[in-house]
Amino acid sequence: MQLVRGLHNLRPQHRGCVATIGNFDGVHRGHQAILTRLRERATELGLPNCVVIFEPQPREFFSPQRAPARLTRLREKLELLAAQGVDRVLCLAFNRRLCELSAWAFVQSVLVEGLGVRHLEVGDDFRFGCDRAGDFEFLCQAGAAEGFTVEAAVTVEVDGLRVSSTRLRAALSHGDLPLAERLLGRPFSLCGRVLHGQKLGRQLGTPTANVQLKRRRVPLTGVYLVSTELDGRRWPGVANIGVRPSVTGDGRAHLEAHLLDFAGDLYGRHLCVTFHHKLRDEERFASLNALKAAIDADIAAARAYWQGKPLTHELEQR
Ligand SMILES: Cc1cc2nc3c(=O)[nH]c(=O)nc-3n(C[C@H](O)[C@H](O)[C@H](O)COP(=O)(O)O)c2cc1C
Ligand SMILES: Nc1ncnc2c1ncn2[C@@H]1O[C@H](COP(=O)(O)OP(=O)(O)O)[C@@H](O)[C@H]1O
Repeated sequence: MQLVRGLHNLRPQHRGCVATIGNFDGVHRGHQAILTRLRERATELGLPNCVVIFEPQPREFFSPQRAPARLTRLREKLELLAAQGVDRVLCLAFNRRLCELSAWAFVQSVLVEGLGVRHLEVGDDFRFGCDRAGDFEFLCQAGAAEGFTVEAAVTVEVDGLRVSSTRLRAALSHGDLPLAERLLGRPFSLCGRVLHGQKLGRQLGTPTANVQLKRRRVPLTGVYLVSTELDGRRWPGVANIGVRPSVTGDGRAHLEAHLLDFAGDLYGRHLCVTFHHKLRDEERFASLNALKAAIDADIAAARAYWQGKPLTHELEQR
């Protein structure tokens, strides 16, 4: 998959494609349905497919404090899009200049002159351009004038309700990991580099890999049964994500994962933590002993959970 950052990096050879535009945060089953249609239409027309995304996402630009927690950072999003068979991503910086473009100017500069779009696939509620004036009807008219076709992807539903990034965030914040998995078509994961922490984990008898979240706000908090892949093997574990109220810290969210029966150095490695089941909320413990007892109980619960499940089986085969 090719990544093109900014309109100015588009070259004449990038013109002529089948495209879609959106945030694609989470790359959930609704997004996946659009991407499937995109691939199908591109194959029919013998053209590459292209996804246009924005970074930051528009709501992060307009109200950084109030924008919802991201489900996928750019790197995660790009990996998921690549896995969905996307040929090219055009990542546009969402800034004052871009948000002041009229819907018409956006179509002209991005879709017509930049990408030479021949077919556009959009979500059913897609809106764009200054004041979100561009909608499906507008795109159809623009397409008729400029020589591209437009199709609205069908709505994907789970339990009779539309799949959306907002619904996914709600499922995660309520600890409903099974619903999140059904909305995503895979369990939810967060990825990052393993950093040095306060070296308290070892003291508690439970080393925990500190996964870098940067200043990222997180869509879920609490203690979870997790798994992670290392060198082609899945390791079950337990993880805490949140501000760690029992430990004096920086007030920011941390993701810390202890892998069952693993011993080794993870510092500097890129780790993806997959969340399977919520055990409990984070608690403020009065002493480190109380925290240690709670973590030991979480680990016992994790062992009981994985007993007889495929992951344990995989481990037994080592
Ligand atoms: C399974 C698990 C459960 C945890 N639960 C809590 C909790 O309820 N409250 C809390 O303040 N910290 C909790 N923690 C976070 C620990 O405080 C943290 O992992 C420990 O401070 C180690 O930090 P370090 O990696 O910086 O050394 C939990 C950690 C794990 C692995
Ligand atoms: N089973 C394990 N699960 C997680 N990390 C482990 C494990 N065994 C060893 N480690 C290593 O120990 C480190 C965590 O130890 P810890 O005392 O919590 O230090 P820190 O505060 O730097 O995270 C991890 O980053 C990893 O390199």
